[in-house]
Amino acid sequence: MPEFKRISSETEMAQNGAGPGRLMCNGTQSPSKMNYRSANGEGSPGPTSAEFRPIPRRFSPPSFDRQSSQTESERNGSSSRQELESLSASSSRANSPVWYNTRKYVPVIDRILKRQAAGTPFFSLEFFPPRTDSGASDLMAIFDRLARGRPLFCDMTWHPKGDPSNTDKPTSSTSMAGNMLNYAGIETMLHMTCVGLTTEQMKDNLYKAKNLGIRSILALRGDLPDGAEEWQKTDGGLDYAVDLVKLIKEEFGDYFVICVAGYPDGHPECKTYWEDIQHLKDKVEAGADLIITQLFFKNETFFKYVSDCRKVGITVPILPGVLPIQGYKSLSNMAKLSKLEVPKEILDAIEPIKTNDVAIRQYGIFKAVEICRELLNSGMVPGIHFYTLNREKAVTQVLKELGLWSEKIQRPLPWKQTANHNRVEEEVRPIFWRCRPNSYVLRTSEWNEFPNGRWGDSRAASFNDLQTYHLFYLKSRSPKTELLKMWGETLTSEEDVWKVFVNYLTGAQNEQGVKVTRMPWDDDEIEPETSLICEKLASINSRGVLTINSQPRVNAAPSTDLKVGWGSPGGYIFQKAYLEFFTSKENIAALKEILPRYPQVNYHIINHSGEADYTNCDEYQPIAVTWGVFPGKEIIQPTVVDPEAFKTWKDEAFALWLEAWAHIYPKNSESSRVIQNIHDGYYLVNLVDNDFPKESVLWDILEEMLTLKASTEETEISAASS
Ligand SMILES: Cc1cc2nc3c(=O)[nH]c(=O)nc-3n(C[C@H](O)[C@H](O)[C@H](O)COP(=O)(O)OP(=O)(O)OC[C@H]3O[C@@H](n4cnc5c(N)ncnc54)[C@H](O)[C@@H]3O)c2cc1C
Ligand SMILES: NC(=O)c1ccc[n+]([C@@H]2O[C@H](COP(=O)([O-])OP(=O)(O)OC[C@H]3O[C@@H](n4cnc5c(N)ncnc54)[C@H](O)[C@@H]3O)[C@@H](O)[C@H]2O)c1
Ligand SMILES: C[S@@+](CC[C@H](N)C(=O)[O-])C[C@H]1O[C@@H](n2cnc3c(N)ncnc32)[C@H](O)[C@@H]1O
Repeated sequence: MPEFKRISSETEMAQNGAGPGRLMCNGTQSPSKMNYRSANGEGSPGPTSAEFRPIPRRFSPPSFDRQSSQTESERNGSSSRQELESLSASSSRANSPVWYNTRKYVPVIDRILKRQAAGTPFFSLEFFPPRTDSGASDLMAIFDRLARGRPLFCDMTWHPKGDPSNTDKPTSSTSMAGNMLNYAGIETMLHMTCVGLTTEQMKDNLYKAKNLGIRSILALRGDLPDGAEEWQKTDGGLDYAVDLVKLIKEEFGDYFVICVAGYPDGHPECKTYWEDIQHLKDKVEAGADLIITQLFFKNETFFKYVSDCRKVGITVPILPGVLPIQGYKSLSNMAKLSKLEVPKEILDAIEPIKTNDVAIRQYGIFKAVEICRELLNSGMVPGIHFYTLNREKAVTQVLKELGLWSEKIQRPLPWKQTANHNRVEEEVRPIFWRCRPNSYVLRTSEWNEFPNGRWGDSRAASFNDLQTYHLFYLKSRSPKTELLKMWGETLTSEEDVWKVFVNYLTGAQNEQGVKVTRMPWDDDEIEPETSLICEKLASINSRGVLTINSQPRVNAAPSTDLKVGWGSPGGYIFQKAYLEFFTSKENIAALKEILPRYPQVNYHIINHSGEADYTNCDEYQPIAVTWGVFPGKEIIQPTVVDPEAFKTWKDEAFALWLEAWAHIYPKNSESSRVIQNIHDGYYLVNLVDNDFPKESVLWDILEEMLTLKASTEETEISAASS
């Protein structure tokens, strides 16, 4: 890894807002964004080949960019606000201001310590990687649902047999951890073991995790490989988990939060309980920040373990690993894997109900709640770690009964955020991907800066190509059979397609008695704010104005409003009316005649090839369409219409007709031809009504367009017949 220089000159310190002798990046941490920049031309060391992330074309930051004066440690959240305030007061500072952002990445261990100090318990959830792509898709849906309860973090186990480091394999441990972090927006910890790996391979695996944005590792030795009688390290590999902890520290400094495993019943291979505790202490002294325990069946075992750990000087948080019993088989499997004996009292209780899954689950929930209550009341645990076995129901119920499930209604921003620390300051996105946040995250994953404050000029922004519409986290969560029922087993005309749009918006059942809950452009049901304009939307869709995105105008709604609210309470939300739709060439001809009469409206009209491209927008001038005004804060404008980004989006929006819709029908079938014709012949339009305090004129424009088109057709017909 490169050695990054210590910022030493007064000028550099002032420019960077750093204090005297502040270490910008010590060679064991990630190169700072600043160093990335200089690596691109100003002679300072750049990323090595071990940094897998290619250097992308940088997103051009807005001219008044706060990031440009931030230090790496500020970005990592390791620099406290207090520290910055004292810097501002320092007389040695030059007159350039220190910009600091209120959004900072806070490492998991700091979050845990904060919650511990405040006495507000938390929970974390463990999952194992799925075997199949469809299993991965189901698991992602589980992550989305469990994320609502706000786990402090979730972790993904390391499966030596499942090619765990392969980031090209969607179901690997590393890929799934990256998906959980980047797409489900959950702070993620990845397990790693030493089994079958050389030190160099482990380093590579850690870099892969780092490049996905992962900041927490559960460092393990790993179970004995199948058939092995005793542990033998791999040639060129590591012996114990403590060696992996040391490797992480040596190579990455404080970049990763490190967690290790503890065994309240003693590790099965260790000669004595106390020797095992000494080995745990070695792991902590080598740099582990926290401990998660193996499951245990009696709380006394855990309490004794914690007080024994404290006696030998282990002071880091110890999270109890709790397994809600969910079935007879999974319990005996887990007990076998962890080499624990299930107490007779539990076996006696489940024996009579062992074939009744529901009864066993109810018993498991009852037992887990009882155990967790006692743990939480003991004052010895800051939170609880659950072995979910990839199932959500039991754990959700346990969390609800414990009062740990805290579904938050208030959204910090109107769009779904990721948990990637690189994007912690991201505050602005183009409206187009609003219903496809995973695609947006994927397409911008190579950026090393994200716009905050304002979107700026996106000429330099390069979006990753999207050729992988079939990646499980991009494609529909509904299987093809369900999509056929929603979108029509057969389509004979464009009007059949129009009806699908109307049914989606109104929630009405289609002719087969099925509700349309997904569309290619939106894999979720419509959002509450759409109900404000739903009737109007349905009316224009029924006449061939196929909307895929919209927002009503909003003039100072409270930020707590259930339909349009976001951000902290006490603020006000504003929106410009926005419509995005596909429509026919004939409608476009009429629209182009009408639009000049409405100067308060910005428009952009484009066809699939981009050859026809009409707009009255300044090409490089984004339009803020949503903003919030909050007490004691600057205005936040999280959503924009950006003409440059629209050109990128249009490729995706048009491709979805074919990739997501036509594909569900046999090739060359009538249904697929109907979709192909729409793709080839329709235009994509976006309209923004800038006059947000007044009733929106967008509906008038569309009515006029439809009337003009109808009368043109009539004229043409009568001309042809005369
Ligand atoms: C929370 C949790 C998560 C887990 N996740 C996974 C997973 O994702 N994938 C997976 O394969 N396994 C996982 N395991 C299982 C784990 O890999 C096994 O229990 C393994 O046998 C021990 O791993 P460890 O990291 O605790 O090892 P270590 O801490 O290395 O200990 C292993 C044994 O060696 C002894 N020991 C340690 N240091 C020394 C020394 N210097 N000299 C002599 N003896 C020493 C210890 O006392 C212990 O008996 C997990 C376990 C837990 C508790
Ligand atoms: N508390 C603990 O001791 C603890 C916690 C987590 C993991 N582990 C250990 O870690 C190892 C891996 O743990 P885990 O929970 O991920 O798996 P596991 O071996 O406990 O199996 C969990 C599930 O994954 C399935 N599976 C097995 N092999 C697979 C593969 N190659 N690819 C995909 N799925 C597979 C299994 O059928 C099972 O349903 C195990 O050896 C386990 O002992 C231990
Ligand atoms: C444009 S955004 C809303 C933007 C949000 N107000 C913001 O500031 O980020 C997405 C909206 O489009 C709506 N929507 C989804 N599918 C639609 C469709 N087919 N037609 C019209 N609106 C749709 C969603 O319900 C959602 O409210």
